[in-house]
Amino acid sequence: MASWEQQLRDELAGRDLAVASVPGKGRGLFAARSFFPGEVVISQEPYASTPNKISVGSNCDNCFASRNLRKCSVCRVAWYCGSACQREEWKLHQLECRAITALTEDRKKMLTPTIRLMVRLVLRRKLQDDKVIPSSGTDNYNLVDALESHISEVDKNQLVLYAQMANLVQLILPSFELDLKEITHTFSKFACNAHTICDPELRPLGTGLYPVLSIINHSCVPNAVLIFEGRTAYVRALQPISKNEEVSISYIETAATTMKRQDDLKHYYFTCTCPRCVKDSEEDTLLEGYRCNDQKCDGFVLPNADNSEVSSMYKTIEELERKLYHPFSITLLHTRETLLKIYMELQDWQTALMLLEYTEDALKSLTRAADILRITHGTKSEFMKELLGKLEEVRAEASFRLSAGDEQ
Ligand SMILES: C[S@@+](CC[C@H](N)C(=O)[O-])C[C@H]1O[C@@H](n2cnc3c(N)ncnc32)[C@H](O)[C@@H]1O
Repeated sequence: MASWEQQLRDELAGRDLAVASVPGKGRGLFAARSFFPGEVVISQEPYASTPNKISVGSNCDNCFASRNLRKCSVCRVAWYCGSACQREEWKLHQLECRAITALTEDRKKMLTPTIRLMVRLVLRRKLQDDKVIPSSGTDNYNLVDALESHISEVDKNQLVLYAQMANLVQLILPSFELDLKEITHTFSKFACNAHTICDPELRPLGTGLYPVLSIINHSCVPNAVLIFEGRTAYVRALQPISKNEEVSISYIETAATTMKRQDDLKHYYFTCTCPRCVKDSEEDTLLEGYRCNDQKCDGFVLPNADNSEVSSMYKTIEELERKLYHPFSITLLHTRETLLKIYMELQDWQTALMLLEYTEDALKSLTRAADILRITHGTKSEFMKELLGKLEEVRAEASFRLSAGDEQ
């Protein structure tokens, strides 16, 4: 019998696609013929998926529809939009339902979407191993096993958390002898491979693991896009993709500066070297820059480049907003906060202090906030001790100002 890799290659060849290694990127998905813009390059059902909201019933577990939902009367966790969806999910849910029903109410609360995704993945693997449900070249556990995990780069605390989550999965599925190391590893795979399932307006509905689509690498100038219909994922060409060209999608919001995009990509453990990331920052200036104050100048100023220029612009905005808004307006508050940060970055303490001119008002608000927090947090926590200390400092500052004012 052909290996799972050969089966994958054969099935992908039938869809005019191929897998190949890309230097510095691991595997990648390639077009074996040209695709035109709008054409579906590949679609896939998830190996495992779960709606984001568990127990509340926001989406059908099977098709992710949000109407006519009824909860499973036994476990009261799964939701379906009708008997057809319930039937389709039954082989998997039957096992899940049994496991959930056996849980205490407290343990049920630990069933977060990520834990549930793992439980469903374990159950699906078992059903395929036992041949209760079919598997294929593009739908089998070996594909999950082959996913990138970056386990050696994962932060120690994160690893401890994954290990605790693996223990929890074992508690939920006591009749399974789970390899906890493998489950820990798979949680790490979720972090860089699972996709957020969105509705057409890009509102997140749930999470799914699509092991073939996960072979597609990222670019900030992608030639394809990932969209969902229900929980079925479709990769559509955004522009003509030629034969032998690598298919790419964006893992992140592309309408952002290079710095922001690189930051968003950090949890995938690579530095993007796409054409947008390597060329100069002209586009970044357009996305986040301010026009120069000098009307004759066509240049832009980046918020973190020359803060003195930016501070004078924010000051103008604040003056206008003070005329337009109520003194307690949240918009005015945000502008003042930004302005304060800029003055502090410039170490212009004098002007920063002038922004905080209403010390007595601040003192009143802080005292009220502390009264509330005393009730919600008690008085013994480090946070409260620090807050009450700060309050004392502000009181001293206010009385010093008052007495200085009296003397003048
Ligand atoms: C969803 S997987 C993509 C498939 C992956 N290359 C593989 O071999 O399974 C995401 C991982 O692929 C790699 N990757 C994706 N896009 C990349 C890029 N543009 N440059 C370098 N590595 C990339 C990173 O290791 C990332 O964590």
